Amino acid sequence: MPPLKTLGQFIIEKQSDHPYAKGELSRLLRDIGIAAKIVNREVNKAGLVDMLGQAGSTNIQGESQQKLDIYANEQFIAALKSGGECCIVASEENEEIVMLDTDVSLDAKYIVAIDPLDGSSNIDVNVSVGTIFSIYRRQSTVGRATLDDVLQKGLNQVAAGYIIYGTSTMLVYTTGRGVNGFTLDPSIGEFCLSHPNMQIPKTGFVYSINEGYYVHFPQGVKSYIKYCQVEDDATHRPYSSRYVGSMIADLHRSMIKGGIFIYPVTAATPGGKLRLVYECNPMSFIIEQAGGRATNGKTRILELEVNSLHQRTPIFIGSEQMVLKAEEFMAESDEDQLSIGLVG
Ligand SMILES: O=P(O)(O)OC[C@H]1O[C@](O)(COP(=O)(O)O)[C@@H](O)[C@@H]1O
Ligand SMILES: [Mg+2]
Ligand SMILES: [Mg+2]
Repeated sequence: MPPLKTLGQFIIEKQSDHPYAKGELSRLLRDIGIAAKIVNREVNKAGLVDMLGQAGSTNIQGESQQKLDIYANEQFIAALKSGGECCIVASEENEEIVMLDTDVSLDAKYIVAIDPLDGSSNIDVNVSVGTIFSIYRRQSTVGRATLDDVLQKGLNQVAAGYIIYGTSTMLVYTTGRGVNGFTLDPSIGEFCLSHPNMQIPKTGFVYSINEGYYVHFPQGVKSYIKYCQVEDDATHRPYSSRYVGSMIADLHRSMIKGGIFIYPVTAATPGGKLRLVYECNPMSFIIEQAGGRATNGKTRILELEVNSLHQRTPIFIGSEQMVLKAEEFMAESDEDQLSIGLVG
């Protein structure tokens, strides 16, 4: 058994990959690791510390906020503020950007976009939830960073990652040089390297979509689901269907086993449900870095223009060959091209 390598050791070791690194990004990743451990502690005993249920408030998306949404949001913002390497936090739970205005933060050059608690509908039923983060370097050089520094294309991310609070707690991240996964060892309170150089299989036999909304799906998606369900031994179909309802968990499974996750436009979510800045861009960066593919049915998620903080997009993400297949079905119908704003 190779000696355990902690997240902190790994980050420092990898710092030399970035010739101009001064340690700021390393410290920022460290701060995120610290907040993840604090949130993990509360998630693991949520029922004992009054962390289940609704907080009684609603976020900009019109969703009722869970107590853990609020708690996780506060913990990540506090850790980023005290760490001093981040000047702005863009969070699912805050309508506007959060300026971290401590003396040190003002000069900080990094922006963090975050979904503090992903899979909120699963908190009370003890199903895996997570945290998603995305890191950008501010573009503006004078004065305070602004919203424009946040609304950058996903291609500009310098790092992205997620924490999954599941059967074990893992932190998975990329800085654009591959993807590595770390498992929290509660006995030493450290994330330790457990999944070096993660690669998503080029294809898989599991599709993941909320089929409860089938009647509201674009024709291309309906046709792809039918394709997945056809009997064909040569291509291992019918595929199996899995849907946890936490994007994190459905994508982590795809990372390990192969598969595709789709959240398309529906009648209820004409622009898609999932948010570009703090859900789709970071997960797409990670999946692409692991050898997968992520599009809105046609265009790479990372190339999409970002016009607003809580902008939504349809997403087709996972094993490359499966996403390409789904895109074929989307390309077959103009109606679908319209739905993803590509014609008309
Ligand atoms: O219940 P639905 O409509 O299938 O939506 C599930 C999706 O919504 C989400 O819960 C949205 O994320 P939040 O929980 O962070 O709001 C995703 O994790 C998940 O994939
Ligand atoms: Mg989410
Ligand atoms: Mg959330």
